[in-house]
Amino acid sequence: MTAAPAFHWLGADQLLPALPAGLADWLFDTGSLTRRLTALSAGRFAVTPLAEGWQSLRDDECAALGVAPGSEGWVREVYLLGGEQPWVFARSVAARAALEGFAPVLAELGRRPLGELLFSDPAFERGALQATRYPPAWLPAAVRREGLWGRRSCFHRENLAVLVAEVFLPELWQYQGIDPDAL
Ligand SMILES: C=C(O[C@@H]1C=C(C(=O)O)C=C[C@H]1O)C(=O)O
Repeated sequence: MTAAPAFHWLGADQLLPALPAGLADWLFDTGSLTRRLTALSAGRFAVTPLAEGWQSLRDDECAALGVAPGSEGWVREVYLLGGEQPWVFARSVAARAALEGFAPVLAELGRRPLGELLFSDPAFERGALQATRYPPAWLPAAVRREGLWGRRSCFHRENLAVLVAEVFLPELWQYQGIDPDAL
């Protein structure tokens, strides 16, 4: 288990005054990221699954899900691509205790976006978005670098909670003509 680096997930009220508008617009957009990336890429959107399965969840994930540290859960890590370029690294987790019957649904997703599930079922409610500069140790080696902005939120349906974290990669900013080092 990687030791938790000194970082904090912060809410819009704590971050918005200091963020460049272009960044805040992405970090705290409450709509479907899948739909937004599909539009931005003119339909050239895809999901590349990286890892899926049962793992021990990180301390910050356990705290957000309200389960004991070291609890096991279902983990899905993917790249969201625009025009064949990885634009977002996403890690979605759900605690085993709450996954009765839902784990097989997650396991069957494959290259279908999780968002299609979460935004098509009105029973899912999205909690508050938080953001942070994402600890590089928690990124896949291929995209690991300091200072990448990430966000997370929890989708709730009855006793199920799915914590979705999304890290915006430099290629997404560059595609929009934004210097990633200026964020
Ligand atoms: C929650 C959404 O689903 C997206 C799709 C994901 C996946 O397929 O694993 C993960 C994170 C999200 O960016 C969304 O579209 O907003």
